[in-house]
Amino acid sequence: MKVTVVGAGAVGATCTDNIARKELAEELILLDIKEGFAEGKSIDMMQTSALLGFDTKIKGCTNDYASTADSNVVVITSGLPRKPGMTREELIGTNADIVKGVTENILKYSPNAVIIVVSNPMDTMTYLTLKTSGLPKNRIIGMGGALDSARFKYYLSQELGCSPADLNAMVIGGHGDTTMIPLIKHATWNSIPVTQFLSQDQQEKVVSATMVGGATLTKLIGTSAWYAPGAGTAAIVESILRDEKKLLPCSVSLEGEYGQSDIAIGVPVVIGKNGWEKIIDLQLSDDEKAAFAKSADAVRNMNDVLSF
Ligand SMILES: NC(=O)C1=CN([C@@H]2O[C@H](COP(=O)(O)OP(=O)(O)OC[C@H]3O[C@@H](n4cnc5c(N)ncnc54)[C@H](O)[C@@H]3O)[C@@H](O)[C@H]2O)C=CC1
Ligand SMILES: O=C([O-])CC(=O)C(=O)O
Repeated sequence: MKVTVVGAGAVGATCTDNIARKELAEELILLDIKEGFAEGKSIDMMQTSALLGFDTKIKGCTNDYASTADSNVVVITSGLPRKPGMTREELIGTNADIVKGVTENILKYSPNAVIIVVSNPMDTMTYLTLKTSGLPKNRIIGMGGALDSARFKYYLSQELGCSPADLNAMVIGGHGDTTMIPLIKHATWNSIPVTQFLSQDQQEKVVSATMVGGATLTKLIGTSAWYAPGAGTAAIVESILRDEKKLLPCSVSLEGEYGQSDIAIGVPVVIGKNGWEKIIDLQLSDDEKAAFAKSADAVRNMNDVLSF
């Protein structure tokens, strides 16, 4: 298997590192526009292979799309990250051009790849990739919900004093500070609803912390996060390459599901060798349905800014 990661910055390099350590692919290409940057990071990661004992070959390149040819999966992380005080949406001006150009270049050499979009504002960048590439909808996946759900589990585990691995919890909707929907009423601690253990105040605290999880880290670090984003992206790559059929919330093209069309937004999907293979219909309450519709309106407003 061959995987390309575009953008050798914080998220792209971390994702590459995760893929290599798990030996998900024989060949891993890291591409960046900045001269020598991806080459340097790739050599640094390859120099961990003797210590960590992985066999993946990582090769860095500067904008050489020929070396990405015939990738099974391509991850797009190229683009600016936000700074403290910014929203993800403010990145659209710069990142739309970058994501569009990268998609066109990738398609020339890997027309059969599954593309995972990470660059922000992610739902709109996923929609842009869908429209630019003309690829079947199942082969375009936006990464946001996997990360947001991991953060949700972290905050729940802090409140419950339990292992995050024992929790089942999902975040759907847009990947934005005000658009994501942590589904606390559906969350369970080894099958027991978490609402049984948490007061209303605690539930609200966890939901709010999850929604601004990215902004909190951006304020602390000075740029946005990368460890959990890199791991969340690698989890999707793993489910594709190993055909795991993992159920993960991802931003995908909706055609009537959840009452929405002509949009990419986070819903639970089964991820396997063909990309996203099935959308799972959650039984949402009226409040959750209203929150989803509001989130979709906000994502659609952002999509309207795009020009094709
Ligand atoms: N969807 C999600 O859950 C998350 C999304 N992000 C987004 O991912 C993106 C990357 O974040 P970081 O890695 O922290 O940023 P970064 O600045 O560390 O890395 C971005 C890299 O993209 C490269 N780049 C820019 N234009 C390019 C082009 N045309 N072709 C190839 N490479 C190009 C830059 O040279 C840089 O190395 C940002 O837009 C950020 O907002 C970050 C975390 C989570
Ligand atoms: O917060 C950001 O801008 C980056 C991101 O999407 C996240 O970490 O959730």
